[in-house]
Amino acid sequence: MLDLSKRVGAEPGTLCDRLFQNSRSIWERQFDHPFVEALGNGSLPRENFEFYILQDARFLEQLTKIFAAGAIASDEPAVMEKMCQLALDTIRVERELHETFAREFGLTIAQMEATPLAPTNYAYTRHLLSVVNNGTLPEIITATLPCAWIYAEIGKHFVSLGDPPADHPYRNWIQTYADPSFEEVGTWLRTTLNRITPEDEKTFRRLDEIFTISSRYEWMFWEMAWTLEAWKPQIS
Ligand SMILES: Cc1ncc(CN)c(N)n1
Repeated sequence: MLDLSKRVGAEPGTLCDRLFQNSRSIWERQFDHPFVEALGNGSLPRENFEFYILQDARFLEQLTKIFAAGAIASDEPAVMEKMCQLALDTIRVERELHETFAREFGLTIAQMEATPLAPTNYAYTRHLLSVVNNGTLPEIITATLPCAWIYAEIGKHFVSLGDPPADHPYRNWIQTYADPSFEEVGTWLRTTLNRITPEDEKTFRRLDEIFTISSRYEWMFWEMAWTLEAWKPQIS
């Protein structure tokens, strides 16, 4: 298993470092998940990748709402602006990647948008929405932090193994998440969270719970696409 203790620790001693250290073992399990390994080395079967992209496009619709809700929950103009920007980037930049793949898979955008949420995707997005409906701004940021942070780390990890060759089937995906602009999202979320969160143990325990659940769902999302997860029982 990859030891992340020296690789992705946030600024030592900060709130985000404590959150990360408590969930580190969940994060480490993502790097050697068979879906992630196969995505990185290009051996991932097309069927799994297509399943993942269709589900992820639906996930990003909800993530957009979470960032928009972050803007509403804030009183600081600079934070509102950044949250609005993140909502826009999520819908535009990441969806562009998905739409490129949709064309490749021979699907229309309408078909992509009609994809039913698989159980884990449903559960993960309900977790995010429940934090938005009941939570404070630090809680909303914490719920989205593993999502931005883990993908940047995985993108960097793939590139650290060697630049993906021109014929790598998932090169576009790797380049999107290895791009420094993507890492900046995680950095901004961490800096903001460290700055605005009250320093009391009760708050920390609540944020830790939210961060751990989101980190687990990130692992489960890979697992969902690896197993082509389906609802049970099927409707007959
Ligand atoms: C499930 C998931 N988590 C995170 C990301 C990166 N925003 C994503 N596209 N999909």
